[in-house]
Amino acid sequence: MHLSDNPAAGTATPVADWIQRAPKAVLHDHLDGGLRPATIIELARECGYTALPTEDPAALAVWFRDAADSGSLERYLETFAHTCAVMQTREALFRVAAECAEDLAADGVVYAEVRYAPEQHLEGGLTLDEVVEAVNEGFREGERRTRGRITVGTLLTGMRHTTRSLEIAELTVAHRERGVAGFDIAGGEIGNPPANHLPAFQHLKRHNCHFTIHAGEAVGAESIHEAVQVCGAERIGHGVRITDDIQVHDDGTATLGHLAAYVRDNGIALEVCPTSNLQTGAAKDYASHPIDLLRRLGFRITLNTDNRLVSGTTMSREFQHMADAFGYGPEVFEQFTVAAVESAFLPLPERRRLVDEVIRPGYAAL
Ligand SMILES: O=c1[nH]cnc2c1ncn2[C@H]1C[C@H](O)[C@@H](CO)O1
Ligand SMILES: [Zn+2]
Repeated sequence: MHLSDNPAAGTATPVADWIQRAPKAVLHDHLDGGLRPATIIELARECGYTALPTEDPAALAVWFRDAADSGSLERYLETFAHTCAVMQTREALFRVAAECAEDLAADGVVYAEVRYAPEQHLEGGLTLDEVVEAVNEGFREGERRTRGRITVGTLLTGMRHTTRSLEIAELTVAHRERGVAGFDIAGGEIGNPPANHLPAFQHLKRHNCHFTIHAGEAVGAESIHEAVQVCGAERIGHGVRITDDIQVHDDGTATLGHLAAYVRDNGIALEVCPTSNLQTGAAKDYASHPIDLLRRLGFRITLNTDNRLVSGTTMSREFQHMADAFGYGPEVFEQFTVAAVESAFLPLPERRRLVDEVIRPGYAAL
């Protein structure tokens, strides 16, 4: 199903007031997948980028969502050429990061881990360190503008089709005390298994650094197995194809294979992004999305946006889609949000403080 054919999907979704007000935590949100359309157009003018499909902000928003709504992860990823093209200077990165924090905070997000691939922002002559510094300064500015309503950490992403992941892992370790919370690998999953990047993961392990891996999105359970058991991922980006290792019987009961049981029993968080999954073909529609099966089986589920612009979504819209599909009320979203904070790449006392002083009271007040 194409999202654009579905009036309940994407930007048209009306969001319930309590969902808008609920405190949220997002662990899987790409900086280069969430720019404001008007900002892309302004930055393109400033840097002389002429390949945008339109210069009308509303039409550009629709273009991204429709172009990414292809049933293929590879085609979904092609749209990022336009956003990365305008994110090549210190000023542009600063602005995009500051606006990202503002937009997430306006949606009720109190804690965010936002990821991007530093190697994709070097065309204007910045070094990897300068890219990281510009983004971090932008986020500090965004936190100031929102008067501390949101805390943002970053994850540095290595691209799975390139060979720079060890360098990006080293960059992560170098900036870990200054705004960088961890590492990730992303990009086309088919033909690019996570174990290709083993030196990066070993470097992170050696330095006791956190990392997550996109796995089980376009490739099945074997990709998740490699991410968890060979590479040592603490969380899984998407991970929805863990269902390949779960047998659901006619009476509704289920039998878990050894991998699914390991992921569930060890509380390895799944960073679930339903709308993105519909666009890339990882799930057919909201109603049959595996999130509900996985939740009922006791997996540690977190709900995320993936790419707010490219998927035409927000945290509130993802909540609303799940409320519409499965009848979820505040107690389920509180569970997802607590799971997200508890799986955050933050020191334990900070996670506890966020849960006890922000998330629990926020839900109690709804
Ligand atoms: O869901 C995704 N799967 C794999 N790669 C992704 C996804 N969303 C974004 N990316 C890629 C495109 C971006 O340019 C890159 C860094 O944020 O990560
Ligand atoms: Zn992603």
